[in-house]
Amino acid sequence: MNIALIAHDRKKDDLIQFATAYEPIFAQHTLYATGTTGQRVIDETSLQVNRFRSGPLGGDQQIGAMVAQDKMDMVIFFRDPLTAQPHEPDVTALIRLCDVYSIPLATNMGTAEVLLKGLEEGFIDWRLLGERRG
Ligand SMILES: O=C(CO)COP(=O)(O)O
Repeated sequence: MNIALIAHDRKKDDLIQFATAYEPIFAQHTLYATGTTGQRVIDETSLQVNRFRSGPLGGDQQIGAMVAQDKMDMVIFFRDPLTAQPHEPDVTALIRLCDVYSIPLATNMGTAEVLLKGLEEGFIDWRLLGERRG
């Protein structure tokens, strides 16, 4: 599965904690991330991550493009609901695309835990059915 990891600045520590806790599961998948988040995951875990641009510089849009191309299977996006983001339209656009394409999306750690447990149990293996990717 292709999984995106994204966190706003005040949620990055939470994401690192989460990635560390679920490292054995994440290690079985292909990870993508926005720039700064991805660098922190690389530096602070043993996971390999494909990094896009930083969020404010277009990283959310790059991940959104993968969603639109049916190349992203899960998005874990720890949003900061208490801080205004200069690229709020990009954030909204990514979340919208996940809804357009029914991509499992977690915007907080509680939901992310459920998604990871579902991933482990094979609940989203349906994503691998049929012809897709290219
Ligand atoms: O801003 C972000 C998501 O909207 C995250 O970007 P960074 O991972 O580059 O900080």
